[in-house]
Amino acid sequence: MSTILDTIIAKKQQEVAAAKLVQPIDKLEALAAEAAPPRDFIAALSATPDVRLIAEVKKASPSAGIIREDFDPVAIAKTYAQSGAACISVLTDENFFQGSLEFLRQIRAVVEIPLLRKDFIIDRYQLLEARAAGADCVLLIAECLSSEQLLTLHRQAGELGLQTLIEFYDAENLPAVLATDGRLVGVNNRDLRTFHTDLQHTVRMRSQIPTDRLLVGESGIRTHDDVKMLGAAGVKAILVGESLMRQADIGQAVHSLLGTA
Ligand SMILES: O=C(O)c1ccccc1NCC(=O)[C@H](O)[C@H](O)COP(=O)(O)O
Repeated sequence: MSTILDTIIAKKQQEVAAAKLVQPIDKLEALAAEAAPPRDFIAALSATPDVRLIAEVKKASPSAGIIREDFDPVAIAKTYAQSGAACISVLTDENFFQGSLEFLRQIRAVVEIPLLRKDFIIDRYQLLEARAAGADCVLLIAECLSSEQLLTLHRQAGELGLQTLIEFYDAENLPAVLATDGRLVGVNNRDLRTFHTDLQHTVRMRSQIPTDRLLVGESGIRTHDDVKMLGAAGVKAILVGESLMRQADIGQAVHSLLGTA
């Protein structure tokens, strides 16, 4: 059975091929080399013992449709940074999430904290795009890549000064994640075959992830009680989009989630 990830990756292959025709790789390499030095995403997540927040700029998704009509990515990112987020995740996929690399560029120009390019990375070309737009970290999804591709893209990201957040859902993909030396390991709580989210999925995976990896719990996180439960289970950082983006007052929503208000 083909899944939403199969559909997204097929589209992504077309997009990357088309982008290479518009912007040749040597030009993009030059732009990536000129970008301001990357910020330390991992250090920002390790700065305090609290569960640290990667707050996501997310207009829409395959599971939820449009999440926020009144969508100003730069204003949202500024609010996240002012309200206690450690890092920001910017969805750059246009077709399925209504994101944009341009959002990442605009946010980089006004926000100091580290930025993640949240997309479906399958090719070094996208790493160059990410660095040229000012990203400090990229998401690599184990379910979208072979073990060899995961190792190669993680290495290529490092060569460009990008850190990686390596995410998995299926336990069978964890060995490929751990075969990399990526410090940031994300467990996605959303089963992308059914879109069902279960925070206990991260808790169940915890014991299989060595403690020298920094564990990021992803998806479906809504309340401060969720954050406390995940923190007690050894989660060091959380990636949260939809529950923040649905609130009228996003700054207050960040404080409520983190228990700082
Ligand atoms: O969110 C989706 O519907 C989705 C569908 C297909 C592939 C990926 C998808 N989400 C990506 C994510 O990992 C989330 O944006 C991220 O973890 C934040 O989740 P949430 O707080 O539930 O918005």
